[in-house]
Amino acid sequence: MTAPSIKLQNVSLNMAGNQILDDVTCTLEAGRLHVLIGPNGAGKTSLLKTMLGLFPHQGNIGRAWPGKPVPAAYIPQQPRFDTVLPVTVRDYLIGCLSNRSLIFKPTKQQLKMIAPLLETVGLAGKEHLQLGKLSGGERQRLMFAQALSLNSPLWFLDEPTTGLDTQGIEFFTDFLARLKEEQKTLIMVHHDMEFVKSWADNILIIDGGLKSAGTPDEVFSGRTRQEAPVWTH
Ligand SMILES: Nc1ncnc2c1ncn2[C@@H]1O[C@H](COP(=O)(O)OP(=O)(O)OP(=O)(O)O)[C@@H](O)[C@H]1O
Repeated sequence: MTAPSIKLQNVSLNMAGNQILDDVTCTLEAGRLHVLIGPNGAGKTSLLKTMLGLFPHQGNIGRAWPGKPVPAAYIPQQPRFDTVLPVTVRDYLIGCLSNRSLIFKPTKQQLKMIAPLLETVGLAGKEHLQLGKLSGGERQRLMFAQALSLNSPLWFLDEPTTGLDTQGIEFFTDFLARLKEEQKTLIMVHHDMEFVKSWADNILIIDGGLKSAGTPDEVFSGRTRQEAPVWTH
């Protein structure tokens, strides 16, 4: 097992005077697909961003890495780009791969990685398109390419199928099957309960905090654990 587990202890989030999350304590086991569900405005995206370190919070978030820590892959909810931004798909991916300013020349190895990445996510031939000209589904696919370029064992996916057409959803499910097979730690927000039922290993019900957790069987039969945030086999 090379993926990390994540432990949250008494995590709370308050923004602009609003208590978004209150006292979340749970352990997200390595190599599993954990899905956050709950009503609109419940705090699911906020919890994801808190785990990513993007929001200031109270409490502790620990990651147990079996190896050297690496950046997490992140598919944000409905990514947007400025329509006049003079950055192409190719520039963007080079920036992701090199982690340096675009004024530096990309290496041959980085350039070689662009075409296979775009091919994998179904964006072959789009490398010279400006980011602002990509459709919603294409932006989502580019996010997958960016996330893939990190080769991370830890993935955060916020409503990853938003904007994807039938073909895009097929691509996503194949992609997810591969990530699961490789035993990555996957943390996802999803609203489609049919999807959640068949794919999740662990479901966390969020509504201003962690309300309950359980396997799909437990959650959909109403046998959720009120205070059982730790995943059990
Ligand atoms: N940067 C912010 N500053 C202040 N409040 C915020 C901020 N980001 C989110 N919120 C508020 O936090 C609450 C939870 O938002 P969040 O996006 O986490 O909900 P969600 O469960 O992901 O909702 P949805 O299912 O609609 O995507 C909302 O009331 C939202 O307005």
